[in-house]
This record gives sequence, structure tokens and C-alpha cells, in this order.
Amino acid sequence: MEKKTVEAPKKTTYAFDVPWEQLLDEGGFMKVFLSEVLENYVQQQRWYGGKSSTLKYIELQEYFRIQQREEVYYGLLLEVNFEEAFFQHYFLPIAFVSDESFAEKDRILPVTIGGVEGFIIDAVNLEAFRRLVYERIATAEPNDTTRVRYHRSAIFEPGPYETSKFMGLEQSNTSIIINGRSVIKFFRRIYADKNPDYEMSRFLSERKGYKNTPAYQGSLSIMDADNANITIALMQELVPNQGDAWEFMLGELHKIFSNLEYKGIDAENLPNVELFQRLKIREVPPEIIDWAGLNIFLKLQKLAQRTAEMHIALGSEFEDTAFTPAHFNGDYEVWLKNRLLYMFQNRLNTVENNLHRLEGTTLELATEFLERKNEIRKRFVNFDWTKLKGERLRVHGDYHLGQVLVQGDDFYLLDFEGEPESTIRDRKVKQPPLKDIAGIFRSFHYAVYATIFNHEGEYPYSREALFRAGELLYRYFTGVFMETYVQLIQVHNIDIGYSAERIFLLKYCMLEKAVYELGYEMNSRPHWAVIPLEGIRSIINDKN
Ligand SMILES: Nc1ncnc2c1ncn2[C@@H]1O[C@H](COP(=O)(O)OP(=O)(O)O)[C@@H](O)[C@H]1O
Ligand SMILES: O=P(O)(O)O[C@H]1O[C@H](CO)[C@@H](O[C@H]2O[C@H](CO)[C@@H](O)[C@H](O)[C@H]2O)[C@H](O)[C@H]1O
Repeated sequence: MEKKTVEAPKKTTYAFDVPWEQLLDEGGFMKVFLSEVLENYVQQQRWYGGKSSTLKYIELQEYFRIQQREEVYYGLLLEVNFEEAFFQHYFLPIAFVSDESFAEKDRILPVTIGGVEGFIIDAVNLEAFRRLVYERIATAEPNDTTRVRYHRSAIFEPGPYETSKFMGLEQSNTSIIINGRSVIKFFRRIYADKNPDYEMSRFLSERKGYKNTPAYQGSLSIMDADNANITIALMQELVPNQGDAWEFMLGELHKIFSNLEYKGIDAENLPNVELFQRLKIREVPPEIIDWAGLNIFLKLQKLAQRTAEMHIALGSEFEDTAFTPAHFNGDYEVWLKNRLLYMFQNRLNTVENNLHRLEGTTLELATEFLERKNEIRKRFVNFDWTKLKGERLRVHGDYHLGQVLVQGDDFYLLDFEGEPESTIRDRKVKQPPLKDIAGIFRSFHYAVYATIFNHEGEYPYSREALFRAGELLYRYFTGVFMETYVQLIQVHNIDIGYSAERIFLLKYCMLEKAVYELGYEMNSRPHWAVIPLEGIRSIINDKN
């Protein structure tokens, strides 16, 4: 890249008379850096997850060098402290650039270092930094035991660095595409442990040969002062795709709802089916196939197959105790109920405090949610481990259609980081695999309602008729998915319990997920809160 000369002198208030390579060893810089400027910068970032709390101050928890030969960048682990909430840690790699054209994005602080004026920026913006990280992973020693640890998978054959660019999607971390073939995801929110995304990716693809997730290629981690192994970045194969399954499903559902009018379907008299009844495609009534088309059911079968294969891989480990299957027990029951009752109370408070902002159907459903709180709480308390015979496994944990990539007629499963609100320890607790199934079923329900809401007025039927037709469709979708999933899981001896146990767990986990989603939506997109509220009502109205 051609170097531009900086025209106007920059107003740098701070000057440090040490070379960049020693800057952080000198306390003065950090005192300046951890100022309001950094606070403002951090709070504006897409990856910052503390937006609903009041930031008090930022401290430096750790720093380390990301280095190759003479080229040095710093990795900072920042501790963000809040007025009321628990602290959070974030990863911020920094670089010093004297050329303003390199500091067009993510400029943090103007400074003068060793007499040279320039800026501290987020290093991910520099191609040189991205190249360095790729090359360090690509050339990593098999057993790197240094503090800053690079790892390359034995099954990855790296080529020389060619190009890199931002993935450019709305995401909570920062992903960079390298050579059009690999993705390096820099985790932003950091936990004092191995990131589950790294653990699961490596386990599934490297150890179990599971093909429908991006292959693990390598990683960067650091050992902190307490000797905890902290994942900083994960490198995986780039999976060519036609978008995610959420977009795909919305497209399909719009066609299906449009078909009601187009095919002159009597939406009031479509055949019903029991919720979660296992269905082979040939058992789906012809009226439903005529309305929705065969293709969507074939796609659901494929997704169910890939999901079952993921759980089969996760349930087939007998050495590594982080993955060996477990049974239900009293400790699990106590952990589960505590967590859910806490989450439920949090949702009650959020809804109560924001009731005055809601209107229409959302207000109606929110009021009903508050009125029926004891009924919902009772459902959460009604969990008796002695009645459950199935297994618990490491699971995806945040499984929804947005975590699935579409590639032709197939699907790839992504992002095993777990539920964003849970602590890192909670995300690693073994759960019934049906928790993931509940997650994806909630996503089907979401997609049905999102389609109806997104196309308000476009389908010439009453809202009630569309809701009824949508609920029916959802029943057929879940029934067909269940049949393929359960059949495959059982053939591979993963014990998910007898039929009644499976249905109990599914309903339990779906209520958990819908209540979780209510909090997510109230905080991130309140106009969507109507969807989980509708979901909660439909789950608690089902008395079985
Ligand atoms: N290995 C990959 N191959 C292709 N696309 C990917 C890959 N990893 C991530 N993506 C794309 O980036 C999006 C965000 O990735 P994800 O792992 O969910 O990041 P985050 O944890 O930041 O939400 C995905 O929905 C997908 O579209
Ligand atoms: O950002 P993540 O992918 O980790 O997940 C969070 O955001 C999701 C929304 O992007 C949210 O998912 C909810 O909305 C989806 C539609 O946008 C829907 O398919 C999911 O079923 C629903 O849970 C997810 O809950 C949240 O953790």
C-alpha cells in the first residue's frame, strides 16, 4: 500500500519517549490509555455486550505480545467494571500506526511514541497483523508451551498467506477471512477458560471426524497469571454457503403462506396432529404436502440427520471427561432449578419494569405472562431427576436456525460458544441433547411468527387464521424432524429417554428457551418480544 504523508499536524496530547516494543512495560502509557477515550471507544463497538449496564471504569487485566520476529502488537485483556453488574473481560489487540490512512477505522487514541506522531488502533484493521496471526498459527510448533500459544491442527495443511478481509457480518466477535479459505474468529468477550467454541470445534471435527461443521484448523490462546488457558482466536475452514438457515426458512415460509391464497387452500380446515408426534413424510396428510410442498420436509429431515450426527459424535466419548456422557442426578436438578428460577425472576422484573412501553398484542401477552407467573414457575420446579433415565451430553447450547449454514441441499452447524447469558462454567455443563432440539424447534416457531408479522396484510386471511395455520405447520415440521432425529439417535445407542420422558424434556427445555428469549428480545429488539411471549403462551396452554 502506498504511504500517504500526514498533512496537518495531529493534536497529540500524550508523548512517550520509549520505543513501541517497550511501551507497555512502562506504566505511564496504560494510565493514559485506560481513560475516558477508551471507555467511549469500547462502548461504541458492536462486540461490546455491556450496553444495558453503566460502565464504571476499565482496568487492564493482562497484556501479551503478538509477535513475529521484529513485528510486535499487543493483546490486551480489558476488565470492564460496572456500577451495578458483574465485570466483563474483553480482548482488544492494539497497533501503533503513524500513517493516518491506516487509521481510518477503529482509531482509539492519538499519541506520539519515540518522537513519531500517530494513533493507537484496533490491530484487526491492519493486514500485517492478520497475516502475522495466520502465519504464527500455520507455522505453530506441535506442542507450543509458551505463554502465548499458537496451535495448528494436524489435519490442516496451510498455504502461504495471500489475502484477508473482514467477514463483514453483524456478529458478537470479529471474524476475518484468510485466503478465501479460512476464517479466524477473534473472540471479544473473554472468559478465564477454553472457549467452548474452540473445545467443541476441535472435538467434533479433529477428534470425531464430524463433517458438518467447519473443520478446526488452529487457534491462539494465552495462559493467564492463574495458569488458566484462555482462548483468544479460533481458525476454521471457510464453508462456502448460500446463507443461513434462518433466511432460508423465512423464504420458504413466505412461499408457504402465499400458497394459502395461490392454491385456494381452506386454511380453517387443515388436518391437525398431536404436538411432537413422530411423523414419516408419508404420514403427513396430502393436504399439508400440497400446501407446503415436499421439499421443505426433505430439508427438515436433512437438518434432523445432521443434528443427530452431531449429538452422536458428542455422545461417543469415553476418555475425555469433558465430553463423557452423564446421567441426571440431584446436583444437576439443583443447578438447573436455581438457574431457571433466577432467569425467570429476571424476566418478570424486566417485563414489569417495561410494561408501560408495550402495546397491542405484546402488552396483552406480557400481562398474561405476569398473571400466570406462578403457573410458569411451577413448571420449572417440576423437574424430578429420579424419573429421568436418559443421558446428558455436551451440547451446542444456543442452537437456532441462525447457527446453521445452507450449502446446496445440506447444512453446516456453527458457533458452539453456548448461550450468551450463561457463565462459561454453566455452558460446559452436560445437558439433555433435547435442549438443542428445543432450541431449533423454538426457531421454527419464531420463523413462522416472524413470517406472519413481516408480511402483515399480504396474506388475505385473519391473523387468527394465520396463527392457527402456522401452529399446524409447526406441528408437522417438528413431527418430521423428530422422526428422523429419534430414529438415528436410537440406532447409535444415545439414550434420550422413553417417549414420555422425551416429551417432558422437550417441553421443559422449550419453556426455558422461550423465557430466555424473552429477556434477549426485551434487551435487544423489544418489538420482537411478542414472539417468545406467544411461544410461552402456547407452551403453557398445552396441558399434557
Ligand atoms: N467457517 C465459516 N464458514 C462460513 N461462514 C462462516 C464461518 N464461520 C462463521 N461464518 C459466518 O459468520 C456468521 C457469524 O459466525 P458466528 O460463529 O456465529 O460468530 P459470532 O460468535 O460472532 O456470532 C455466521 O452466521 C456465518 O454466516
Ligand atoms: O447471537 P447468537 O447467535 O449467539 O444468539 C442470540 O441471538 C439470536 C438472534 O440473532 C437469538 O435467537 C432468537 O432469534 C432468532 C431469529 O433471529 C431465532 O431463530 C431463535 O430461535 C431465537 O432464539 C438467540 O436466542 C440469542 O442467544
